[in-house]
Amino acid sequence: MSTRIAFLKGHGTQNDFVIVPDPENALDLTPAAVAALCDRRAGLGGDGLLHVVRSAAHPEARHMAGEAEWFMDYRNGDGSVAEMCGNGVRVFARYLQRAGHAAEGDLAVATRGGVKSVHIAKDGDITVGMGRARLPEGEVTVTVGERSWPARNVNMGNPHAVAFVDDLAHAGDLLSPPSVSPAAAYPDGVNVEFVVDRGPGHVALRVHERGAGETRSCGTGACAVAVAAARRDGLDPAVTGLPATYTVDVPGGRLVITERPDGAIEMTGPAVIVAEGEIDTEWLRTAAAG
Ligand SMILES: N[C@@H](CCC[C@H](N)C(=O)O)C(=O)O
Repeated sequence: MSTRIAFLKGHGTQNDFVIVPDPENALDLTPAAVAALCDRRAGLGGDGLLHVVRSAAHPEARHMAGEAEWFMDYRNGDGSVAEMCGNGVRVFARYLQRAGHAAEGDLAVATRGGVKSVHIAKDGDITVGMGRARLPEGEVTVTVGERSWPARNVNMGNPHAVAFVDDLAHAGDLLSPPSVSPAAAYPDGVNVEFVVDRGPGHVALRVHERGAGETRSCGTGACAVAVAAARRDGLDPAVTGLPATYTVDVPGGRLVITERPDGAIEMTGPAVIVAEGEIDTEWLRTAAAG
């Protein structure tokens, strides 16, 4: 007999997610099931999936349960697991607010990238404490077709290669992943950002996400870009003692990123729930079986 699984659909600057509330971690969300749900033609469609679980009920999050009641078990649209999703955390917090699990103000969310502090503002925007960037040494190169660019390796819990380009169109159709070398710099794959300047402290990007393809936004990517842009502009808040703020335009909207003198990075942007419904478990079982 087929039963139902509740879901919601949401987005943050058009990085869109299927949200599956499962407080006690009772569902077996296999990679194939996630890919079927995120399929844009045969499924619900999404760049990724936010599995909403109580930290105490998830083996990867139990150690964070004292700090954060809820764990964002994030999956990419192809079913793979990622450490962090910046837009996802905002949408996750919006879901918790809508479900009555969180109120306007501050809350903590557990992720594979650690506990993130979240502030839900009165005006609707959500700010996430994204932690510090790591900047692994070594040159990396991003190539699309005949064009290559030097890129900055930035780790926001998940891996990024940030390339400054003259024109975002030079990234091509991004239907396949850009090549990034040396491959050894990214043993677990990489998210690639192409960036142009829009003005002082203002950039725009396109992104090819690991496990999802080109998306309309990437929160961790926007943070990686802001840090790369600041260093390129000779700004290191740890040295100047002053915060550095960048406005990052993405195809799906705008994010504002601030890096503080202690290295802490904050990202502010919108988060929207657009629908809710029920998944037919018989359909999911069949779709996931291929
Ligand atoms: N869209 C996300 C990043 C999602 C994870 C990424 N594709 C990866 O595999 O690292 C964001 O908003 O940060």
